Amino acid sequence: MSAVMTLPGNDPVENVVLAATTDGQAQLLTPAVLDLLADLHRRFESRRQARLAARRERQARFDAGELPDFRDDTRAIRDGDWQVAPLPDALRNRRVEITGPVEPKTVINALNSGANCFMADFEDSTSPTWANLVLGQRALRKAVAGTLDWMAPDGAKHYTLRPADEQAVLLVRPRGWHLDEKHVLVDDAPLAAGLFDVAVFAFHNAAALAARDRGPYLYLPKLESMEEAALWDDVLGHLEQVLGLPAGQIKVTVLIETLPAAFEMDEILHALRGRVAGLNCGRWDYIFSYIKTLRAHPDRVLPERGQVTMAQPFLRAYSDLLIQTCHRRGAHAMGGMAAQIPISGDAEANDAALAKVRADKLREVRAGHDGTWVAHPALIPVARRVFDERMPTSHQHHVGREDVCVGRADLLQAPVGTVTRAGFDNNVEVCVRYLAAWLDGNGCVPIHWLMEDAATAEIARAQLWQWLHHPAIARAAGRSGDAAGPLYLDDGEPIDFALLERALIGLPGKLADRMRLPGGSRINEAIGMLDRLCHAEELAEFLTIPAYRRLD
Ligand SMILES: CC(=O)SCCNC(=O)CCNC(=O)[C@H](O)C(C)(C)COP(=O)(O)OP(=O)(O)OC[C@H]1O[C@@H](n2cnc3c(N)ncnc32)[C@H](O)[C@@H]1OP(=O)(O)O
Ligand SMILES: O=CC(=O)O
Ligand SMILES: [Mg+2]
Repeated sequence: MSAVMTLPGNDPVENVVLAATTDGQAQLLTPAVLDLLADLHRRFESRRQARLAARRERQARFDAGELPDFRDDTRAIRDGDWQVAPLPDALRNRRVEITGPVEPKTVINALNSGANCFMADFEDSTSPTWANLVLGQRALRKAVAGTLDWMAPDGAKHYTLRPADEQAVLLVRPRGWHLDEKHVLVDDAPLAAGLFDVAVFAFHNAAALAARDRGPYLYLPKLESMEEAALWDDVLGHLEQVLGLPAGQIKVTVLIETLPAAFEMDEILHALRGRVAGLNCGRWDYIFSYIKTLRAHPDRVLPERGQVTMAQPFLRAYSDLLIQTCHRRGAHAMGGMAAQIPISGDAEANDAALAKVRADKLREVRAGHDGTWVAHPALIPVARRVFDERMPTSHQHHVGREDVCVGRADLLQAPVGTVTRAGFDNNVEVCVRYLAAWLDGNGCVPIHWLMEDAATAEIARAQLWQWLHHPAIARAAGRSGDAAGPLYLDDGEPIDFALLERALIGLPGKLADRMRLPGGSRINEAIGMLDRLCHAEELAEFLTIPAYRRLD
């Protein structure tokens, strides 16, 4: 860790230490902000730790053979007749939302993009270096003030914001409960990363947003239970009090992107009913969570990543249940992200990629989703056209989806499919290239013309671990004979550590050109990390936790 220091030019705040410095942090992390961070940490850290412990306890039960189910103790919430608070005007029409990391050019391009909303992402698509976080918060502050601009390094283009009423509505996604912010220590302990992201953003922007009849609008990632949602609600309620905001001014949309959360959608809406605007199908983390939650269940192994599409029954069931649940409660049911991005220099391949995006959006609007995500500005017209044609109203809460009858078995149903050699090798390559980029400070990259971020890379990483450890998992689950043997590629080769070693050894040659590019120096480090993560007896909870130790 870098030298421990307090802010130059400011009185130190007692027992708050900033463990790094970067440009512009003094204006952002004023004593008043540090006081607020310390207050939040002292009030809520023990509850965060209790929730993380509860996750581990629940996972231990799943590892011992239990399967997720709807809760008995919350039946009254599911059966009750209640609605979430009315939506603010700015969040009524969310048909196309663009997402992206928080660096200034992306923020300007996204706000100017013509999308209805922009989710500025401190999570799946941002590598949380201290410099990235401070730069991102400064960019958002200037964006809300209307003063953000950016000059291309070669001076060829000066980026400025369109007038405020032509910009997308801003939403911010903080990091999840599992992540620490090691650069801010309160009473010698790291701050919760999500508290840092939310508190710094709200402190600097709530007043300017309120002047435009808006508030801090958030996307909350990776929740696993209604208790975690209640913790956010208490944090945000406290922030409103401290910042002098009316109760409920801070709105949230919750990503349902873990398998346990899919069994608590009503409960999560209920815990946040005074401020929740919707739920979102975060499909990539959801697939990752399915693998992670059911890692000890040898009968629920997923086929290769490319075969796990939203057409798979378990994913369709999750999306249908989310729509039904949201519309019953007066909340938006947001769709998710297709991974395809535009392909330059190959018109035919580009058409095929856009056709996949179109088909995904068509499925969403037909199912009853009220809006969707795109990863790239060029996809906005594709998504908009599909939603405009089939959703003439600002949302479709009237589509109740009473036809949907999703039970436990539907959410848990394992998809059938195969693992090909190309699928295996692609998982290895994606993990290594993504990790190398992340370690170099870039949290979202195109790989083989697909958007790769922490969630998509996690699927690749967790799959490799699951496939490779299948014999041990099967034995622990009481299987014997062939059933406790290795899994096989569709060409008959066993999926074992020799296969992994061959794929890893081949990579430096395959990526030689990239290793000479900026960030390429981290490829060997990424290869070593992936090798260790795959060999580990336990599936690491998140890739970004060990990777974060190597950041900065
Ligand atoms: C699973 C999940 O969590 S999904 C949500 C998290 N993931 C994301 O948000 C992905 C966001 N998307 C991206 O980061 C990018 O689109 C990438 C990395 C996938 C591809 O980026 P690039 O290779 O730079 O794309 P490309 O070169 O085609 O970009 C063309 C222009 O569009 C801009 N652009 C691309 N994506 C975005 C975006 N999401 N928001 C705003 N502008 C964007 C680029 O900055 C570039 O601008 P310029 O012409 O002014 O220089
Ligand atoms: O955050 C979105 C996801 O798909 O994961
Ligand atoms: Mg996600």
